Amino acid sequence: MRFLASCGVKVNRPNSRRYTGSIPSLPGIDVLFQRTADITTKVEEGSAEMGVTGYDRLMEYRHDDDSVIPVMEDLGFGGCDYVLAVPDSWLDVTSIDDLADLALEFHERGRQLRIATKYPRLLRRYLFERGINYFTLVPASGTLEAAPIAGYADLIADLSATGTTLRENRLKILDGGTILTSQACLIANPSALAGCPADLELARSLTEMLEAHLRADPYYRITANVQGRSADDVSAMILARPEIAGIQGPTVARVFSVEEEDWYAVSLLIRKNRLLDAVSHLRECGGVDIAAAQLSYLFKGESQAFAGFMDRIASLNGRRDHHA
Ligand SMILES: Nc1ncnc2c1ncn2[C@@H]1O[C@H](COP(=O)(O)OP(=O)(O)OP(=O)(O)O)[C@@H](O)[C@H]1O
Ligand SMILES: O=P(O)(O)OC[C@H]1O[C@H](OP(=O)(O)OP(=O)(O)O)[C@H](O)[C@@H]1O
Repeated sequence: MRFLASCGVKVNRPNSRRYTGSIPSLPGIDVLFQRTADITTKVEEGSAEMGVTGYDRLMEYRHDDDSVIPVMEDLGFGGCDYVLAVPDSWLDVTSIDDLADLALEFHERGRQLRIATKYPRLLRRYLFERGINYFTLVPASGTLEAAPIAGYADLIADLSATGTTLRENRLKILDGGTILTSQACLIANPSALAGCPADLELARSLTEMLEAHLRADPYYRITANVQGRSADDVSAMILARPEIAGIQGPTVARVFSVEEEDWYAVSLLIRKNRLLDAVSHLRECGGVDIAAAQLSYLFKGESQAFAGFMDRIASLNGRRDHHA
């Protein structure tokens, strides 16, 4: 909700018990509040055309690669890794290769390694790809970190962000044991949207707002007044340090001052981590009134995310026509 509001698409929800809402700046969009675990399926079956959920949930729950696809994979929040973790006390097991050996050892002794997880599909595929074939998955939906202590599994595959929960439960991540890196993503059902131009237009607007906001985030717009003989002179001074001269070079415009001096307004977009470098450079160029402002949006010629989504729809239609 905070992320959408920061993108200028604030969601109105009458109260926390109401499971529907609206976006006043994009009339025509109905918002459905669902559990993160259910969102992929809701979008896949078409009860919602788009959704926001963790990439982990998308990859685990979708039934095929075409029915629900990510439009934007990195919304910049909800970052976590899906990892394999074993008890700290397993001193000889530190990597995924050690785990492969252990699985074999267990098997030879007539036992199976038990792994508790909420994402069996992702985990099974990951283990098979690494030649680990002997294991039993123990399905669990929460507080997995307690499984080895409680005794219902030998190790776990679960989400970790700061690593605190694993540490507190005396577990360690295996080297090479990151199964998936995830963050919140925007997903959509291509066939549901392809059939309705009005919905597709709303999907485009929503994607544009999110994408342009995320694209703007790493930058400040800096403005300053610089004295000089001509606009060319001023821009040459600024461009002497190309790495802090803006993403496309500075915009330089004459200031019509009452003092009849030759002042120019300079405006540039710079990466946030170069702010003080850019300020020093502008000062060296004689800049005054140096101001930096947070950008809300940065639009390109077209939304790359939406163009990618449309390409995907086109290739699905192509395949469908081919089969017909
Ligand atoms: N510690 C974390 N830090 C950041 N993001 C996380 C973290 N844990 C999980 N996530 C992301 O948030 C999503 C939802 O988290 P989680 O699986 O804990 O569900 P939940 O909050 O318990 O929701 P519910 O039980 O209501 O379905 C995950 O699928 C993952 O993408
Ligand atoms: O690495 P950390 O920062 O400690 O985060 C990891 C924990 O966060 C998630 O749980 P969440 O808080 O969402 O609770 P839940 O899964 O029990 O609902 C995840 O399932 C881990 O238990």
